[in-house]
Amino acid sequence: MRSHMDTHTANILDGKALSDRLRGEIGKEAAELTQKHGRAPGLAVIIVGNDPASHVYVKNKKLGCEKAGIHSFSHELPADTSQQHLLGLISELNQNPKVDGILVQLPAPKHIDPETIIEAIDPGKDVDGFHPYNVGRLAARQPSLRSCTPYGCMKLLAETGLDLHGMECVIVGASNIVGRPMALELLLAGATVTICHRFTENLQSHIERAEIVIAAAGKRGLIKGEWIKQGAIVIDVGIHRLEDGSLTGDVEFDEASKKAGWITPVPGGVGPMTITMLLANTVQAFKIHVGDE
Ligand SMILES: NC(=O)C1=CN([C@@H]2O[C@H](COP(=O)(O)OP(=O)(O)OC[C@H]3O[C@@H](n4cnc5c(N)ncnc54)[C@H](OP(=O)(O)O)[C@@H]3O)[C@@H](O)[C@H]2O)C=CC1
Ligand SMILES: Nc1nc(=O)c2c([nH]1)NC[C@@H]1CN(c3ccc(C(=O)N[C@@H](CCC(=O)O)C(=O)O)cc3)C=[N+]21
Ligand SMILES: [Mg+2]
Repeated sequence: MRSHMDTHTANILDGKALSDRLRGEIGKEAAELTQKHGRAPGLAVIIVGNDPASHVYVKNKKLGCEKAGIHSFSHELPADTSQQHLLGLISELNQNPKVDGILVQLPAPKHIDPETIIEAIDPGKDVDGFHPYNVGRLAARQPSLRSCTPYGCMKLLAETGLDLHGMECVIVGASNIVGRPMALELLLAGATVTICHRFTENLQSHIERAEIVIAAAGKRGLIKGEWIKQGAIVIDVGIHRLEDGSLTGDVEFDEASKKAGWITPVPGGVGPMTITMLLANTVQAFKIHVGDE
C-alpha cells in the first residue's frame, strides 16, 4: 500500500519483461515470413577491434537473433582493419540479398570515421537507424527505420498508458545515437521537448519541471533523485560498469524511486529494449526488401 509519501516507490518499467513479450511476437512474425519467402530475415553484425564491452553487446545481439529466428552473420575484424576494407565489406553486404540489416558496432577504432561508415550503409538495411536518411525521415514525420534506443524508450513509455501529448519532456544528452533521435520521437508523439547538453545552464531547474526525464549523458549519477518531480516518468539510458562488475545508470535510482511515478532500472530497463528494437527493425527491413510492405 502506498498510503504515505515516505513509503512511496515508483512503478518499475521492466524492459526485460517487455522485451520478452515483444521478442515472442517478433519471433512469430519472423517464422511466418521465413515460411512465406523461403528464407529467414538476416542481420550482419560487424565489430572492429576487441573492446570487451562491445563484444558483450554483440554476443547479446547474436543470441537475440537466434532466439527470434533471425539469421545472424558475424564479421569480427582486427583493430587495424583499414577504413577502405570496412567500406568494401559494407558494399558487399549492401548487395547480398540474404542480408536485410547491417550494423557496425560503435565506437570503432580512431582511424575509422563513423560518419563515413554510417553513410555507406544502404538506408534500407540501416537497422540502427543512424543513417542521415533515416534520421531525416523521422525529423520529417515519416519514420522508416528508427534508432533502436529511442524507439525502445517509446515502447517503455507506452507501457505507462499515459497520453504523451503536451507532456513536458527533458532529455539529458544530445548525441546522434540517443539524445537527438529521442527528441524527434517525443516531438512526433506530441510532447513538449527540451534537450539539455554540455552547455546547458542549471540542469537541475530543467529536471525539476520535467514530467518525463530521459537520462542519456553517460555520466554516472548525474541526475539527483531529489530533483525528480513527484510522479514523473524517469527513463535511464546511461550504462556504467562498476568495479564489482555490476551496472548502474545516469540517475540516482534509489533516491529517484521515492519521487518518480515510473522508473526504468539499470540493468533490465532500456538496454534489453535496444536489442529488441534491433530485431524488430531487421524484420521490418526484410519486409522492405521482399516488398511485403
Ligand atoms: N541502454 C542502451 O541501450 C544504450 C545505452 N547507452 C549509454 O547511454 C549513455 C549515453 O550514450 P551516448 O549518447 O552514446 O553518449 P555520448 O557521450 O555520445 O553523448 C552524451 C551526451 O550527453 C551530453 N552531456 C555530457 N555531460 C553532460 C552534462 N554534465 N550535462 C548535460 N549533458 C551532458 C553530451 O554533450 P555534448 O554533446 O555537448 O558533448 C552529449 O550530448 C552512455 O552511458 C552509454 O553507455 C548508449 C546507447 C545505448
Ligand atoms: N552500432 C551500434 N548500435 C548500438 O545499438 C550500440 C552500439 N553500436 N554501441 C554500443 C551501444 C550500447 N548498446 C547496448 C545494447 C544493449 C545493452 C544491454 O543489453 N544491456 C543490458 C545489460 C547487458 C550487460 O549485462 O552488460 C541491460 O541494461 O539490462 C546495453 C547497451 C548498444 N549500442
Ligand atoms: Mg541525493
